[in-house]
This record gives sequence, C-alpha cells and structure tokens, in this order.
Amino acid sequence: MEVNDTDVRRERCDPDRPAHPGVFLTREAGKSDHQPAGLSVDFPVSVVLPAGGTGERTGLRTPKQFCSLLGRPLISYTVQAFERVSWIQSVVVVVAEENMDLMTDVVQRFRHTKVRAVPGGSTRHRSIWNGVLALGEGEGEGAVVIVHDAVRPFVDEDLLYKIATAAKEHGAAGAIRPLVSTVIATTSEGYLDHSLERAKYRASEMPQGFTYDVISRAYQRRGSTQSFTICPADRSPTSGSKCSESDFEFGTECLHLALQYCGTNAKLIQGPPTLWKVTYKRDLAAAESIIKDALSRSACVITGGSASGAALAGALREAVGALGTELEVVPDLRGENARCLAKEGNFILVSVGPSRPSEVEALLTELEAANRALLHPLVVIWVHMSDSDELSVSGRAAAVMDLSSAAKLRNILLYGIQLHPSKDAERWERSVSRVAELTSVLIRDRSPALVGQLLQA
Ligand SMILES: Nc1ccn([C@@H]2O[C@H](COP(=O)(O)OP(=O)(O)OP(=O)(O)O)[C@@H](O)[C@H]2O)c(=O)n1
Ligand SMILES: O=C(CO)[C@H](O)[C@H](O)COP(=O)(O)O
Repeated sequence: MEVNDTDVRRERCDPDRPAHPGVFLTREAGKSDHQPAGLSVDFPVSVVLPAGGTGERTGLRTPKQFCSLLGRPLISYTVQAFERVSWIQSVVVVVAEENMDLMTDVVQRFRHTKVRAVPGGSTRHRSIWNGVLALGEGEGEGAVVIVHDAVRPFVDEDLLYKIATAAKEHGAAGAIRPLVSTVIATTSEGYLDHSLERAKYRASEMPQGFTYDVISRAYQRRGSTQSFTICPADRSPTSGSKCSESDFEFGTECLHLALQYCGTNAKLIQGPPTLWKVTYKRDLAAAESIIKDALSRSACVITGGSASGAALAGALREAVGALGTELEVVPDLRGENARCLAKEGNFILVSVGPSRPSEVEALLTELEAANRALLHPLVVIWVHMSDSDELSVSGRAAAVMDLSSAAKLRNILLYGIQLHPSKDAERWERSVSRVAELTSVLIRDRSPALVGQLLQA
C-alpha cells in the first residue's frame, strides 16, 4: 500500500522554510531541542485529525496521508506530533472506512498510544464532524478540541499551546500565514473581475482550536433540535440558523462555521511556514526533505579508544559540524556513554587496525535493543582506517555488504568508508575532509543505492 521513495519526485525544500522546522522525531515529550519546556493547560484538550480524503491532487493511488516517508506513513508523523504533547489527552483520527485496517496497522506498528480511529465522511467537514461526535459530550463544557489536517505533519507544541489557550479564551482560534499570491475573482468568461488587496488578507491554515461547545454548535445541522448553551465568547450569533447540507458539501473553513453559526470571532495566530498542507506529489518530496534535515542534525562517533580514532573524530567534528551535523565523540558505549543510545542521532563507528565485523554487529544489536530504529531508519557509518588487514579490499567490501543486509532487517542503513592513513599531512587532511563530506552526504541523503557499499576516502 505504501508509495516507494522512487514514486516521489526528489525536490529540495523551499528556501523560505527554516532549516530546523521543529519536526518532532523523538517519541517522548521534552526530548527535542526545539520543544518548549514546561507547557501545561488546566483544561482537557483533545484532537481531531481529518484523514478521510483520497488525495486526488497528488495523482497517486495511495491517499497522501498513507504515503511512506522514509518507511513511515505521513499520518504517523502527524499523530506523533500530537502524541508527544503531554497535555493533549486523546487523538481521534478520521479515516475512510476502507482504510480502517491500514490505520489500525499504523497505530500498532508505530506504537501510537493516544489514538482512536473512526470512520470519515464524504467531505472534509463531514469527517471533522464525525470526529467531534466521536469525542462526545464527555469532553465537557470546558474542553478544547483542536482540529488539524492529517497531512500537515510539522506542527509544534508551542503553536498548539497558543491555539489551545486562545480557543479556550475566545471560543475559537486558528493559525494563519501571509498570502504568497494575490487572490483575484474571475468572471464566468474567464476574465479578471476584481482583485483583493493582498496585505489585508491571510491564508487560513491549521491547527484550529474550538471549545467543545462552539465546534458542536457550529456543526449542528438544520432541522436538528439539540440545543447548546451560548458560550461567553459569543457575539451576535446568526439568528437561529444552523449548518446546511451545502456547508457540509462545499465548505472549506471551520472558523467560518463558528462565526456564522455561533457568532464566534476566532482569534488568529501567525504560524511558521512549515504548517503548509501536503497537497501535491511534490509536497511529499518536500516533507521528506524536511524530515531528513531533522534526522541529520546529530551523530555519535565511537572511536574505540585509540589515539588515531580520536584524532580522526576530532577532525571530523569540525568538518562535519561546518556542514550542519553536530558530532558527539565517545570512546565506547559503556557506562555514562550509553546515553548516546537513548539520544536522537546517527552513528559513526571508527575502526583502527584489522577489520572486525563483530564490532559492527555488536553496535547493531545494541541499537536494536534500544529501539532506536523503530520510528525511522537510522544511519550507521563504519569508517575503517587501516592499510594492512587480513581481509583484502574485496573481502572488506563483502563484509560491509553482508552486515548491511542484517542491518536492513533492523531498519538500519549501514554504509562503509575506507580511509587510507598517510604520513603526508596534506594527503591525510584531504582524506579526512573526504570522509567528512561522505559522512554528511550519507547522513543527509540516506541513499538506498549506497547501502552496504565500501566507499573510498
Ligand atoms: N472526505 C474527506 C476529505 C478530506 N479529508 C481530510 O482533510 C484534510 C485536508 O484535505 P485535502 O488536502 O483536500 O485532502 P484530500 O481531500 O485527500 O485531497 P484532494 O482534495 O486532492 O482529493 C486531509 O487530511 C484529508 O484526508 C477528510 O478527512 N475527509
Ligand atoms: O485551509 C484550510 C483551513 O480551513 C483547510 O485545511 C482546507 O480548507 C482544507 O483543504 P482543502 O480545501 O484543500 O480540502
């Protein structure tokens, strides 16, 4: 059911996007550098993630929320962004009936814990309403419901907090961005009718937040007799009118329903550019690129304790650091150094002297035991520094290839680099900078084609 990496056209991400968009890749709250610490709210917050669409505009058969980015469906990244926020209680994912099993599989495979899947409707509004109904009145009067498109994976806790607290205070709140293009109205013959003054308008994005009472009333269908109390944030609700079938069929804006049917003027909050919605096929490649950036921020170098290993690691730290990846250097993973196993990041294992594939095997076993490759593939680079070895060059290359097959089964991408030591300072420097370049490229690009290759530096 998954779309291969090759299905997705490679494309660099928009330069307007920040290098570190706050994509949360660790499982637990508080583990990311970009996670604001200590946020909490004193009211219940639940989330509805509409994921019941078909993704027609991507042109792919698989709905975009189930397309695979680095071996993991897009929806799992979005779920994780909410699941790791400690003050969010539950997440309702709304999926089309025929994708229910697929969603259950995602929840089990990626060990999501706060998630419940419910069936969607034929339009986004119908799906959202099904999600709100699934939350039920048990949410209580004081509860806040955050609605967020399942196909906007890069949302951070800071913005969720602003949206939730503003929704609590004002009844509704939504994220906005400045418009990129001017909006114009056309005549039915295809001529310009008029254009809007761009500076006065904003693009409405997600997340949006509502008190449970406001979102429930906003979606009350005409003919429904259920009544709700008027919340304090209300201003002049449209006299007695209720959401119509036409709203459910053609509407694109929940904030509009809150205004029209509850008289609630949503508080608007500017969000980061990474809030954008994956809509076209190229957006999947851009999302993958952002995830790769986030995954390539750090690596741990294990030197084996030798002086030459430490010297290489020191030189690499500078060169790779300049290319954007922070390196932590440790002699081994014993005692205190085992903390590296718990951290986000990749691994560079430096071997000096004869090839010892058992060292690599031991590292792979430790990474598997630490569950390090559960959510996304991990990069391990074996840098081998020796001229004299009982294994020939082809023997070493075969060893890397064999090890990489075993690693692949554990969701680990293993690459080899052969460094030829030299007493000539200039040659040595050139080799080290080649190792740095190769390391950066391998960590950043995670090329499947180079897995198991022994590259020469
Ligand atoms: N009947 C629907 C239609 C859409 N959505 C969800 O609403 C979000 C935003 O909608 P959109 O980007 O339009 O998604 P699709 O409808 O899937 O895309 P397209 O319009 O290209 O078919 C998506 O997470 C989508 O899965 C939904 O839950 N139920
Ligand atoms: O921008 C939005 C704010 O409400 C929605 O995400 C959008 O309307 C839903 O996507 P689409 O219109 O593409 O179905």
